[in-house]
Amino acid sequence: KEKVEITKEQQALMKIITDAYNRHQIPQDVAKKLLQDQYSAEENFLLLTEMATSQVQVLVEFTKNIPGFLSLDREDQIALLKGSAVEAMFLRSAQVFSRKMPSGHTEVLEERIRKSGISEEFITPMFNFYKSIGELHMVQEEQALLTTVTILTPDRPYVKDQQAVERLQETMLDVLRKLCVLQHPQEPQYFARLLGRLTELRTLSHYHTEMLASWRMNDHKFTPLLCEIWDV
Ligand SMILES: O=C1N(Cc2ccc(-c3nnn[nH]3)cc2)c2ccc(Br)cc2C12CCN(S(=O)(=O)c1cccs1)CC2
Repeated sequence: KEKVEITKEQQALMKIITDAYNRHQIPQDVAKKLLQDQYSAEENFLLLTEMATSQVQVLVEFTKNIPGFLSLDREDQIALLKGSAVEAMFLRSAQVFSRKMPSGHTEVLEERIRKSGISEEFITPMFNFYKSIGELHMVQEEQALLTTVTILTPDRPYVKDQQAVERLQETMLDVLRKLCVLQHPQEPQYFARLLGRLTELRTLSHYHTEMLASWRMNDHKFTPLLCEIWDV
């Protein structure tokens, strides 16, 4: 049984990423608005749009703190952000959503999302995803590293220097793998389960693209930032 040990450098890397992940959160007043009184479907959708916009801003700030990211080719940085924005947003949303919310908050938020014009065929996989994330009981370092691994996916559209991204991603995967072994010694397949969630994220991202088309049809408005990053 090989002794798994996180090196000093890996410890430092994990701290930088986890601190950045915790520092960049969406303003709670935005998320709180969702919990307030009953809104119409349009108002709910507008609130989710406002929150998604804030999530993208938080994602950009977090990504700048990933060691090595700013040394990548600038166009590749943009390609990675655009390619991972939806997945990173759903991952963070699921992580926040599955955290112990004050009792009743999750139900209220679920209700708000159901009543925002999002079709049931998308709601189901979305809710299944955040429940499956909740069951993993990830520690914050695992959450931050899993988001980082998602952002550093080499095969996003228009990435030119895939090798450079692959090297960065492998660095993060190595730390995440060791952390999983140390945090969940009774579950040798825990790391594989985490990576399995990334596959589920890609499916959600495809659903999201389809939903965008139907929202466009029903003339839903998005913010300039979301139009830019979601190519709507
Ligand atoms: O809004 C969501 N929520 C509620 C939510 C999200 C984040 C925080 C939060 N608080 N603090 N930090 N984060 C709180 C509640 C949530 C929860 C789980 C999953 Br899986 C996913 C979601 C979405 C993500 C965005 N979409 S979206 O389809 O992209 C869309 C955009 C515009 C209109 S619809 C809707 C579902």
